[in-house]
Amino acid sequence: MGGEWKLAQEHPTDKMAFDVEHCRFQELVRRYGIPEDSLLVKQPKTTTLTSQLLEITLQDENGKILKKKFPSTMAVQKLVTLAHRLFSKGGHTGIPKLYLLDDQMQGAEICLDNNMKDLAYFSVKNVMGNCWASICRRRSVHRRIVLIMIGLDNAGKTKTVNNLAGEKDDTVLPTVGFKAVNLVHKDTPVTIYDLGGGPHFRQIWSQYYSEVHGVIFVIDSSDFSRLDECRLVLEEVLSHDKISGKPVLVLANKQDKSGALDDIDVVEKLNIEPLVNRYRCPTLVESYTAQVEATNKKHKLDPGLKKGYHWLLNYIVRRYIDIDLRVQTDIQADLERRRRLRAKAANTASQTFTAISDENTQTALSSPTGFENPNFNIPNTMDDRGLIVVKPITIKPTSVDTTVTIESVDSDSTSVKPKLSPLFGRASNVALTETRIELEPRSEFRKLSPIVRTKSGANHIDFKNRPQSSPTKKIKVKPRSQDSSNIDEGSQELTLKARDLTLLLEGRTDGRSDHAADVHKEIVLIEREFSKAALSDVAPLRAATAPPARPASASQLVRRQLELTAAHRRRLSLRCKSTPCTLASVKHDFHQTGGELSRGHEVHEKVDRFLNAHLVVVVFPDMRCNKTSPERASMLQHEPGKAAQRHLDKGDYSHANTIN
Ligand SMILES: Nc1nc2c(ncn2[C@@H]2O[C@H](COP(=O)(O)OP(=O)(O)OP(=O)(O)O)[C@@H](O)[C@H]2O)c(=O)[nH]1
Ligand SMILES: [Mg+2]
Repeated sequence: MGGEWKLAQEHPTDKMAFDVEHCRFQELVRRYGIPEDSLLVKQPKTTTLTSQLLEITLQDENGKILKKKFPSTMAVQKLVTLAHRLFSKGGHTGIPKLYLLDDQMQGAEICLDNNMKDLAYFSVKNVMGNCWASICRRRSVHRRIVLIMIGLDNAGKTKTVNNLAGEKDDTVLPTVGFKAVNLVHKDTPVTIYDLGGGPHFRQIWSQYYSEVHGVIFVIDSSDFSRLDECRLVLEEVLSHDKISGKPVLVLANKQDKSGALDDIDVVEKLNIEPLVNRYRCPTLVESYTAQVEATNKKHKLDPGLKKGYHWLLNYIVRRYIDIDLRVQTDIQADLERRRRLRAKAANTASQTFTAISDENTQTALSSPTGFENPNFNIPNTMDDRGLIVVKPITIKPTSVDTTVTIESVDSDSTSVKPKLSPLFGRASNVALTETRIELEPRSEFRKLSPIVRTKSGANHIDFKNRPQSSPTKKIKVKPRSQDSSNIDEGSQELTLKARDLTLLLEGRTDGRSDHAADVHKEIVLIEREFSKAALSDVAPLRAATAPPARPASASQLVRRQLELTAAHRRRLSLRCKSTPCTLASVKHDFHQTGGELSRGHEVHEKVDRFLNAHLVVVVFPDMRCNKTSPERASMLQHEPGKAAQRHLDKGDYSHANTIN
């Protein structure tokens, strides 16, 4: 929420004296665009804060020095004055900065003018930095500190962490993976990840970086032979973008060993000063001994270790808001990145189903029907029917016609560009709202164009070396009869039905099919025409002698188009002309028709519940308002039995022509 807020400080001319008595929050709200639900503006007229209990925390360089609770109904002015008085008592001079924070640690900064009478300025911040005093809701103070303990193997990390945890076990083994230790520091839970330091385990360190508030780097200061390695590893850690800027405690361990480098030597030998300056890491170097002497029965912590540990924690506590904000942001970014990777992997897995070949498919290939599409092999036991539903969401009543294009190039047949797509569905009736294309059973597939065959006749298609086809041409314009039962099996089969998708989504398919059949539309199919040269490239054995392939059915062409699109890792362009509505209205429309249908998977699930469809395509209309995505189409591809779902239509392109 805070990201959109404006900073008053960025606009010095905006600084104006606000009458604290009345605290014109509404004006502030308007001026700075503060969200209505923020803490400050819940009761703008009464100028009081509405949380149940407020707690003022005043801090100095070394941490908290004063805490005080106030009733939440206290007027802002009184609160601010009181906070200032408390601040002055703490020995601080100047004007305190006060932040009113919500439980997301975001909020507004209030600053009094020199006379302590008015608010000098009022700014809203996304990041709360260096605040002297914070006014927080009590429940918002939830700290949890996470540290990692890293360093070369045999440096003494596990020993150190055992010391901190008060474990008396003398024997330590090299750490495999990591060990987590939970401690408490002044009511704040602290988790330390002790990570294995072996070369193999160092690779996983970075996976912890985003969630840590600070780093403990342990060095075996008696092992001179590994100082160079140590320096390189330390530099690699500090330079990592998830670590740089975070506090680092460098511990020079094994001081009990003769000739061990002390902290000053370590700073020098490891070149620590320029390193931490470059990567802006607040750093403390301490020397200590993790090996507890036998005489130390009480297991007292080594003073060096204790000092360093407390310095690190105090530093983090002091700047917790800043550091934690960064940690949370990094974690979110990490999650988002992983989510995208997972989606990408799922996409790839889903796409490969068209290109995978196996022995069974080979059998299907050699069937007497000849050029069957070899890459769409569905076991016979499955229902082989498929369905594509193309739905322009809204259509301007004034539009002349609506064209649904299922292809990756536009319909300009004069273009010399190779075209992948052979199918166009065109409806001249403006009342068209959905297009439904039924895929015929695979057993009835006829010849497809030779491009689907390889030289060897093997199942796998070499898409990379495919010939460039000649421009498409229109071969047939076939008005459909009013009765859907009259579909000619030998010709193109594209059935346009109105309201099918809506009905499916709403689960009201029963009794409506008659109506749907009434609105069959005219279709136009474009078939690919291959040049002789192109044919000889791919199928030299057949090109010269084979009779021209029979036109493939619409359903074959659509299937093949989908496969080609997947194989080329291109997006399928599903365009609806004359549908100038925005995504928002699409969502709205979905919301109205389908209940909760704003996401593709939900559409898929709904459709699948009513019809065991192999393919479901839902067209989202043109998004003219979006610069990066002038055309937006969405496709869901589903294979029953595999439970594979995908959303092919990712990315942007300005025009379908550019796909080729
Ligand atoms: N003399 C001496 N030996 C120590 C000290 N600290 C640790 N050791 C020994 O050093 C060896 C390695 O200690 P660990 O704590 O396992 O080292 P580590 O850094 O955790 O090693 P990995 O888990 O492999 O990364 C053990 O045999 C410890 O007993 C110390 O301060 N003095
Ligand atoms: Mg260890």
